[in-house]
Amino acid sequence: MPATKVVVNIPGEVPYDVRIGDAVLEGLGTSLKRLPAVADAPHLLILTDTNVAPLYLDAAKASLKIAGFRVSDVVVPAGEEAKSVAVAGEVWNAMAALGLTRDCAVVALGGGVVGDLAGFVASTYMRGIPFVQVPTTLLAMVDSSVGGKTGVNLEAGKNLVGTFKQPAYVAACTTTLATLDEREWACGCAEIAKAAVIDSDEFFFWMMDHAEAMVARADAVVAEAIARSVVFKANVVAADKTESRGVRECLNYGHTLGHAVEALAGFGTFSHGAAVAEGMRFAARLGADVVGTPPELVEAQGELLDGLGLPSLAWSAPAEEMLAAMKRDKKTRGGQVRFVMPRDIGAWELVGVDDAVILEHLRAWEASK
Ligand SMILES: NC(=O)c1ccc[n+]([C@@H]2O[C@H](COP(=O)([O-])OP(=O)(O)OC[C@H]3O[C@@H](n4cnc5c(N)ncnc54)[C@H](O)[C@@H]3O)[C@@H](O)[C@H]2O)c1
Ligand SMILES: O=C(O)C(=O)C[C@@H](O)[C@H](O)[C@H](O)COP(=O)(O)O
Ligand SMILES: [Zn+2]
Repeated sequence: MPATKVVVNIPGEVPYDVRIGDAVLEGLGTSLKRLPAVADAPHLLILTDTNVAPLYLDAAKASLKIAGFRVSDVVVPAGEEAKSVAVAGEVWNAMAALGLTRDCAVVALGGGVVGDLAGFVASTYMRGIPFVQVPTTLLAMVDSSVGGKTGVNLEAGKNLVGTFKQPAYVAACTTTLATLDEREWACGCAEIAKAAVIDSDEFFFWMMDHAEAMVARADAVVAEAIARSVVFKANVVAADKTESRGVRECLNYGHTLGHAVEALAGFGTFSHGAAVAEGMRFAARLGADVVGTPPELVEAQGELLDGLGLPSLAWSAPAEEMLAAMKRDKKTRGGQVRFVMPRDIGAWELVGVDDAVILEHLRAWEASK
């Protein structure tokens, strides 16, 4: 299948390409040699994890070396726990030990964990060096590799320390998806479903019609779902790079409860996408009370998530603990938790909700488990 290119054009930033296709990894070195920010880098550092390294590190290195780059690698433990201040510290030290200077660059080879961590260390090492995203999970291809949110978790919550730093290039090689297991496949589908609900009837009903094909990983449907999600995200980020104009928060649909689930269940217990899907169900039910979310939407979204292999979680935590965890969310203002809620497919609001209303919904949520 021919590769698709989406250009991410954010005011004040150098535009960058997201290349999506099945031979993109082989062409990585050639692509970087055409990229002014990276072409002359004397040394590239590939950051990857212990699951991805045995699968794709050799191919990535080979492509970069053939193109003439000097390449080193750092392999971090696979899983959400690597998105930590401690691991970031180890990577900074490794970068210094390798003698990386400001003209060097970081290549993130992996899922959203590696991408967020690599972006964070690249944006802070020597006050910032370029980085490239080579996403290898569906989630990373459709969401985390684009838009420049980087960061690490604290015990208190997800992504509580981070930066905005756009990658210089995103190479989404769809062949790498062949080795993803079902949990991680469904995880990526959740962020696609999120994008579809927020974007439009057109995207949402396309997803409804293609949910089975997504689960079956039909090549053409997968490629289209990735491209649609990237185009959606690129447009949102172009309108509001730093989440300060009341636009980018839409990408946080499902994340208020989702992040609390991830933190309280223990990072990595549930995939990010499974937690976000749970959060989308919760936010839509809350929305029915607060912003008049139509019951048909709540139901259709539930059907889509079920169809994508994202059933409601058989897990809960006490309502008060969930509320306390949600209060640590970045969207909290003046002590009030805010939720992205769909007023309809393609129409959303970010609304502060009183604790009493949240607790009532959390108790119903807890009782449903
Ligand atoms: N920056 C953003 O805009 C943004 C957006 C969405 C999510 N995120 C973050 O991304 C993270 C989740 O990313 P994720 O779901 O990719 O998780 P992940 O990076 O932990 O990857 C999931 C698992 O799949 C493995 N893996 C990766 N690629 C593989 C492949 N091709 N074949 C087999 N195994 C592979 C990994 O080793 C890991 O065990 C969370 O920390 C979330 O907060 C960030
Ligand atoms: O890119 C964004 O903006 C997002 O919010 C995308 C989310 O899917 C992603 O999980 C992001 O990491 C959440 O960031 P946070 O700053 O709300 O923690
Ligand atoms: Zn997310």
